[in-house]
Amino acid sequence: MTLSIRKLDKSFGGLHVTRSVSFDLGRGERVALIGPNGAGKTTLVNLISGTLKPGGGEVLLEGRRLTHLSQARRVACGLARTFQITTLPAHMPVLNQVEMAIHARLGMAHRWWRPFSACREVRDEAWSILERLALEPAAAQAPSGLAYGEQRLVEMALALALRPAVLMLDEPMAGVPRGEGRTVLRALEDLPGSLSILMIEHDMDLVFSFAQRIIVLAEGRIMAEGTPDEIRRHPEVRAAYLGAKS
Ligand SMILES: Nc1ncnc2c1ncn2[C@@H]1O[C@H](COP(=O)(O)OP(=O)(O)OP(=O)(O)O)[C@@H](O)[C@H]1O
Repeated sequence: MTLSIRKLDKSFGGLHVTRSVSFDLGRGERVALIGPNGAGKTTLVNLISGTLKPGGGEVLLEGRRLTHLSQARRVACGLARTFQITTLPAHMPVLNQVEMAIHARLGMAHRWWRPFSACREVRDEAWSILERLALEPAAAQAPSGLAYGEQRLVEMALALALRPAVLMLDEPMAGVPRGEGRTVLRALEDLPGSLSILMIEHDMDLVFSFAQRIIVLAEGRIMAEGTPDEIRRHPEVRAAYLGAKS
């Protein structure tokens, strides 16, 4: 397994938000994490990425224990994420932001050691990431001038620049207007096949078309786990969450 979550637990004061959550994510697997508001989805991703410290449990990547590592060290190990809310520097051109992320991955030494060839390599890599996400027309623009759907794609570009083994996407469709949804979906479908993806999303059309496996979280616990068909038919999930959407 690429990513293994073992009995993760988290409380905020008296509020028990994550209750002994365990699951695995295989190489190249697409998994969606769904559940009602307040179910603990973002908290779980924060525990996996290292934004929050768990009360108990373990996070392993390729068998390596990450639980004690900082968020930055986890990124260096291959665990990247995007956020629910756009957090991009508003005024720096998109191409430069992607280049900066690549430099960060390579480390500053790379920059000083071979400044010219390294910069060309970095620029080429940045362009290839923008091409993959059909963002070349936005390369010279700052995120503040882009449509919201494109801003979400820039966040994905920055995450891809870190060459992760696992990418966690926190609501990639949040705030994206209907007309731009297809662009984001196409970009998600075009992500490298070897990349393992854990996606939190409320848009059930996206979840059921994108995910190979769905994990349903309710009150901090895994209520159900299965293929999209299994989840669609699951009586408790239908009653508690999917309702008429199924
Ligand atoms: N830092 C915090 N301090 C105290 N309570 C928190 C904190 N972060 C989250 N919570 C609480 O934990 C619970 C789970 O929140 P979380 O954001 O993980 O849910 P979610 O499933 O991601 O919800 P949504 O779908 O609305 O984003 C909520 O009751 C929330 O108020």
